[in-house]
Amino acid sequence: MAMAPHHHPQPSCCTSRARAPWGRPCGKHAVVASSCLRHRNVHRAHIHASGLRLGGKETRVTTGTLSGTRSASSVSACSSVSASGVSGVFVVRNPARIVVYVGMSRDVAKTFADAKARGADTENLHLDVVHETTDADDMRSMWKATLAASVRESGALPVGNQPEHEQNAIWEKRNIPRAEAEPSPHIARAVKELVTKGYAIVDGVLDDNLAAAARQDAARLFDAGKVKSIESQRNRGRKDAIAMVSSGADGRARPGTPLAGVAFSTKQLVWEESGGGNDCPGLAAAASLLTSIPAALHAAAEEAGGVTCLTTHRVKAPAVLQLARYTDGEYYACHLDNDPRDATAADGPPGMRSIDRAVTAILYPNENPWDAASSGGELRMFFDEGRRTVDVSPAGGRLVLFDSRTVPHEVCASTRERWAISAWLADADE
Ligand SMILES: O=C(O)CCC(=O)C(=O)O
Ligand SMILES: [Fe+2]
Repeated sequence: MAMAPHHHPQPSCCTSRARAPWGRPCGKHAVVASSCLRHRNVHRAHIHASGLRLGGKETRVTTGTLSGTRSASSVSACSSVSASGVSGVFVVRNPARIVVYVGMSRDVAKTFADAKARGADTENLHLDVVHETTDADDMRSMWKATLAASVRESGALPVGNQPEHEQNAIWEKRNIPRAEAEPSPHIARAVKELVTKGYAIVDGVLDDNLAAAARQDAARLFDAGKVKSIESQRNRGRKDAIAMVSSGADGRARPGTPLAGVAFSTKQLVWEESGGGNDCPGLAAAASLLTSIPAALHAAAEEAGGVTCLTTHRVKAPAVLQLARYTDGEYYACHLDNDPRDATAADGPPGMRSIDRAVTAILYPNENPWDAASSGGELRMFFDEGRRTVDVSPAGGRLVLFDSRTVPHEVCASTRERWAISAWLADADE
């Protein structure tokens, strides 16, 4: 097929390489794993603080590298005045001037307003913005330095940064899907591959029967006019038709987006618009496989002794999946699923925005095998700034995972009906 002119976006935070854990629990010292701008809670999942205690000692961040320090008399004052619109690293102190939390945010005031709205007791806390920047790498390294300095000074982690500290945590563990069952061996293998290679291709995740069932469900949605080409998307280089459907990840059947009006729980799919009764067991099975991936990611992190941008407990299953259909030479030009430079990337509610996407997971309910030589339709992923490509044919039952932030990809023109069920595992403040 004619290749669209490739634009290879630079990673904005994570790299496409799997990350080695930044630190391992040693039993004595706090360690911090790698993190990135949108993952400021990552450290809470893997700082190892066993045997350490925050004494009543005053903790001050006094490193010479901190710049632009400014204080606010209180969180609420800060929300309205000093830190309004500030992006960067901040320190929260209690009235005794003890550092209780070190964080980073694109909008410090909003972070605090949100924490407050969720009932966090922010009233008596003091907030210092210790480093103002919008640069993700800069923010990350400054956050690490600030946290490390605070640990050096106090001999312990700031209390709010301690993973087990429930009571005082401003950013309590939210959106942490708990594994209810062991992930399937296929999913466990896919996750391991993702963590080590930056992408994963695993076959047989849907067996032939389930793939056929999901395909039939998809075809039924299409026949009912639920799978549509979106004009604004066509103009952005994608020619396929899509339906958004609920994944059931929130435990309820509910409408997806207005694009479809279709919903299913992990057990059942009902058409909200038609009053129910149209079960889609194939799609529901695909959905429950896709929504089981975050728990497998978290488990993989624990096994590796550290947490990465992809395996943080903040990564969770989306409430909505995308069902896409390509035919008659339709394609999707090269893009990043999470491209912060995209003007619409921050649109939508938290968890549903493109900027929240951490891992792209795609299941293909097509026939198996898929003859790419005659039908096209490969998913083409670009690595090493486009110097290396990996082509994946959308064979029935196949699961593909990749880093939504760092792997540009395209769908080559497909001359045959080609289905894809996509889940963007999200990492968002909600
Ligand atoms: O269907 C595929 O293989 C990938 C689709 C895709 O890139 C997308 O929907 O963002
Ligand atoms: Fe994509």
